Amino acid sequence: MTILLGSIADDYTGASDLANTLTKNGLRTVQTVGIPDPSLPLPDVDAVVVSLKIRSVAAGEAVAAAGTAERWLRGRGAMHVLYKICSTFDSTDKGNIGPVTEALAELAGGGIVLVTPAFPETGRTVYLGHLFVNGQPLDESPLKDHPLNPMHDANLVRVMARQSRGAIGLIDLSAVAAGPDAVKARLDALRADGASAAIADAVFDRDLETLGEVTLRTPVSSGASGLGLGLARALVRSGRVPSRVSGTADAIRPVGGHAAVIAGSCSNATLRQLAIAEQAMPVLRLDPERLLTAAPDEISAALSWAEARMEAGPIIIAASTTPEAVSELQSRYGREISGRAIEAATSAIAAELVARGARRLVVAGGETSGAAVDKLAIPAFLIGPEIAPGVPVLRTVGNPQGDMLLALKSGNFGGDDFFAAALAMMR
Ligand SMILES: Nc1ncnc2c1ncn2[C@@H]1O[C@H](COP(=O)(O)OP(=O)(O)OP(=O)(O)O)[C@@H](O)[C@H]1O
Ligand SMILES: O=C(O)[C@@H](O)C(=O)CO
Repeated sequence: MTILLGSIADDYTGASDLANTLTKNGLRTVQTVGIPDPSLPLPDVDAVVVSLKIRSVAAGEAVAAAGTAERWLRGRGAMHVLYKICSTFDSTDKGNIGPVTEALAELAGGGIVLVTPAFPETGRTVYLGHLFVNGQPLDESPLKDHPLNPMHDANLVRVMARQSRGAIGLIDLSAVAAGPDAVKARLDALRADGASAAIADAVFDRDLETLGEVTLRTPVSSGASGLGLGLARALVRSGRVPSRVSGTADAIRPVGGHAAVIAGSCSNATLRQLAIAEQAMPVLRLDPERLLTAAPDEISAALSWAEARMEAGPIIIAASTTPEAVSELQSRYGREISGRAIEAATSAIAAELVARGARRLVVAGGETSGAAVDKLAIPAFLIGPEIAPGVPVLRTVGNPQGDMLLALKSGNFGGDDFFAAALAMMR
């Protein structure tokens, strides 16, 4: 298998979001979970997205894992590697966007890296280096209350500088609007001034097409799905990918079995989606404190509740709660400890539901999805049709439990009726 584009995603929902964008824009794409075992039969593809769970781990660990994935992708022919970060730039002053971006640049022989989380289709735009989420500056958006990495600064040049060794430049919208040559000139000038990375403005897809054109000629970039769109379209325009009708329908051949939703995301969109779903299907609200203090009992109570209902139709089990309740729990038990304990519990519940016959699973939240997919030991996914921007239906490849359909929903993605819409596409 020789691939044209490689990507390392810092979480699993982000990986499926990017794989969806690449597929929609003409690249045959597979999403792997970590580096696949050589025995795993992967389809012939143009792009591979390696999902890692490195968004909120120690920077050294993230750098090491990304480096291993980079070597694997380059070994399969990838000329360009996109480090897929969150469109809301989820990170802290310690990383991991800065350290991983710099490490990937070093592995590729140095140079400056273009960075942009812009993804206009989901309302993420960057102007003068400031990130807007559905029109609100990042630090005024719901991301200010994120359970693991609350975002308190919309100025990404500053945010990135705090987590990088090198200086960070800006490619502003006037350069982007002037086209690829102007962007290339700005990138070269920033590089000559010693910058290790540059935040690029982008408001419309055409800006991302310009950025994709330039970055495709460099070895590394960091960005969200919008940059993936730019890279995919540039590859198609270059003639290196034959234009073909994207065929995702086969990936959603029915798998039968029971259907369940597991939610660990406390993002606004997920809270709204749960409130809507609650009017139409059984929802179990887990007791988050008991997940920390009496997890085995809370898990087995959840499983008894589910077993009694799953035969009749889809069920939802959620740890999700309001920002106030999250901070209250975190102030008593610690942010890291509560997040990880709840992920361990929701992933154990997901695995037990699969053991009891669930074959269709929707998981809400990046960290929550990563923990569940790891627990299920699913090695890779084929990309099916899109449920909502950034969220495709996924079909497992080489899954020890047999074929399953999943949807891994990023916390802030999807419309109010997301859960019903996802389940309607998964039979
Ligand atoms: N009731 C709760 N109290 C405290 N933390 C919680 C609670 N419920 C879930 N969590 C934790 O909050 C974190 C949510 O992160 P996750 O990445 O899953 O969702 P998200 O941030 O909304 O999604 P994304 O990263 O895709 O935007 C997880 O670590 C989860 O375990
Ligand atoms: O880019 C995004 O917003 C998502 O793909 C994501 O990474 C959320 O976890």
